[in-house]
Amino acid sequence: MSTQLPVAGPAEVRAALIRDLGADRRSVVGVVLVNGLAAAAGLVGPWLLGRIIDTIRAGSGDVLSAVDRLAFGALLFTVVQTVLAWWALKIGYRFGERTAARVRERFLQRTLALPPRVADHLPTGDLISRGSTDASLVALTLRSAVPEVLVATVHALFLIVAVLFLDLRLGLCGLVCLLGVGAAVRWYVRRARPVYLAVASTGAEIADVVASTAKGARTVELLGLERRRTEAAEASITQARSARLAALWLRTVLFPWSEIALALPVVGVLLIGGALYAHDLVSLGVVVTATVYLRQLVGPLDTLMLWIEQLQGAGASYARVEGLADIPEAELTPRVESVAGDRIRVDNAHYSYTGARDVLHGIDLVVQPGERLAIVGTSGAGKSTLARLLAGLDRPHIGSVTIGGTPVADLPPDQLREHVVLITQDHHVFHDTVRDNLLIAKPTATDDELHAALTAVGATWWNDLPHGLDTELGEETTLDDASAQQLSLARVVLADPHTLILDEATALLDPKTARQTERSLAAVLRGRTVIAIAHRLQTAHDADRIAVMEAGHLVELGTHQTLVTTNGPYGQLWQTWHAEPNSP
Ligand SMILES: Nc1ncnc2c1ncn2[C@@H]1O[C@H](COP(=O)(O)OP(=O)(O)OP(=O)(O)O)[C@@H](O)[C@H]1O
Repeated sequence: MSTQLPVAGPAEVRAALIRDLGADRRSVVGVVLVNGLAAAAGLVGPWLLGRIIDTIRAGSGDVLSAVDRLAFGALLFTVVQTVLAWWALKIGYRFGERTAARVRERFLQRTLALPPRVADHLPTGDLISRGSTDASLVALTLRSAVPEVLVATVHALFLIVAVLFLDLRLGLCGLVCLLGVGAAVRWYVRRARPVYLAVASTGAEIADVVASTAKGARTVELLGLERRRTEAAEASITQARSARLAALWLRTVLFPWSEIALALPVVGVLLIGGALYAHDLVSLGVVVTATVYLRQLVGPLDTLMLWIEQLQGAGASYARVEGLADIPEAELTPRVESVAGDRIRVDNAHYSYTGARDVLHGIDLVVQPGERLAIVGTSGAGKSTLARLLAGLDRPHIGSVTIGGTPVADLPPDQLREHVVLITQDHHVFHDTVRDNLLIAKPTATDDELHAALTAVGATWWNDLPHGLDTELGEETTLDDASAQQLSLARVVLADPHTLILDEATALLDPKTARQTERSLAAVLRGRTVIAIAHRLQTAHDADRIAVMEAGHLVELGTHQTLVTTNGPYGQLWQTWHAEPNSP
C-alpha cells in the first residue's frame, strides 16, 4: 500500500461526530435541556430591568417597593441561571471526557488491528502524531468545545428569540446587523479546512524526518549524511512554518472583523430604538431590555468565534484520526476461519523492497511440522528478507508463502501469533506491569499460566519482584537485557505458536547474556518447528536440514551430511570453517 495514511473526508468526520454524540445522547440532551433552562432564567433579569425603568417612569403607586420586588426577582434569576449553567457545564465536561476516551480507544484498536505487513510500512511520525497531537486536540475539543459550543448556541438562540418576541422591529434590526458576523465566519470556514490539514500534516512530516533520522542515526553517521538529514529537517520545518502562518493570517482577519461585527447589533438597536422611542412607538424599558439582550449576545457569540477557530484545527485532526478507518479493505485482513495444518510452503517467492530490484528470486521451500531448518548465506543473500516473509511481516509480489494453505501475511495479528513468531534481538518491554506485558501475547491467560511461562524460560527473577506480577516495569523495576529477552520469550510461550523463526536472536549479545538467552530459547524451541538464520555453522550442523542462500536464490537444500558430501557452497564453507584454528 501507499506509505501515506488516508485522511477522512468532511462527510465521514460529520458521521463520526454524530456517532460519538449519539453514543452518549442522554448527556447531550441533558446539556441542551439544562442549559436551555439556564438561558431562559438569564432572560428574566434584563426583562425585569426594563420593567423597573418603566415603573419608575410611570411613577404611580408604591414605586419603591415595586422596584425592590423587581430587583429581588432579577437577583434570584441570576443566581438560578448561574447554578443551572454550572450544572450544564458539569454534564458537558463528563460527556467530553467519555467521548475523548472513546475516540482514543478507537484509534488504538484500529492501529493494533493493522496486520504487521501494513503497520510496518506506515510512516511512523505520521502515525505517532495522529495518536498523540491529533487525538489530544480532538479529546480537548470534545471535552471543552462541544459542551461550551452547545451552551453558547442555546444561549444565543434564546437571546435572539427573546429580542424578536420583545419587539419584532428591534429584533429584525438586530438580526440584520448580525449578518456581518455570519459573513466573517463563512469567509473563514471556507478557507480553514485545507489550511489546518496542512498544519497537521506538515507537523507530522517534521516528526517523520526526526524519527527516521534518530532511528538510522548510526547509518547517517557512517555515511556522512548529516547535512542531507539537516536539510530535510529544515525543509519540513519551513513547510510547517508556512502552513502555520497561513492559519495565523486567517485568524488575524477573522477576529478584528468579528469584533466590529459583534458591536453592530447594539448600535443598530440603539439608533432604531431611539428613533422609535422619540416617536412614542416603543417604551424606554423595551429599548433598554433589547439592548441588554443584544449586548449579552456578545458573550456566547465570542465563545462561538473562539471555538470555531479551534474547531477547524480539531476538525482536521478528527479527519486524520478517523482516516485510519479508510485504509482499503484489501490491505486489512479478514479473520481466517481455519488454517489447515502447520506445513509452511514457499512457492516461487519474489520480493523487492523498492519495486525496482528483486532481492529474492523465485524461492521454493517446504518446511515440515517439527523440522529444524537452518538458513545460511553470506551477508545480503536475503536470509532476513525470507524470514520476514515466513513470519508474515511482508508478502511476496510474485508467488506465495502459506501456512496450511493460507497466505501467512493474510492472518490478522492475533491469529498470526498462534502460528508463527519471529524472534529477533528487538524485544520490547512496555512501561506497564509485568502482567500486562505478558497478557498482550494471550489476553485470557491466568496468573498460573503467566508464572509457568516465566518459569519455563528460566526467568526466576519474578520471585523477587516487589509486587509480583503487578510490579510496574520501567518505574519500580528495570530489567537487564537477559531478563527483558526472557520476558519476551515468555510471551512466545504464552502465544504458543507451532513455528518459530530466529533471526539474530543472540548474535550481538554479550557472551554472558547470550548464554543465558540461549538456555531460555532452548526451552521455548522444544516441540516446535524452528527456522533459524544461522550465523554459526555449528547451528546449521545441528539442524535437520540446511537451506543455503546466495544473492537472493536458494542454491542448496539438504542435510548437513548430504551437503558436505556434495561439496557445493555449504561443503566448502564447512571445510573453510573447520580449517580455522579456533573452530571446535
Ligand atoms: N529495508 C530495506 N530496504 C531496501 N533494501 C533492503 C532492505 N533490507 C534489506 N535490503 C536489501 O535486500 C538484500 C537482502 O538483505 P537481507 O537483510 O535479507 O540479507 P541477509 O542475508 O539477511 O544479510 P545479513 O546477514 O547481512 O543480515 C540486500 O541487498 C539488502 O541490501
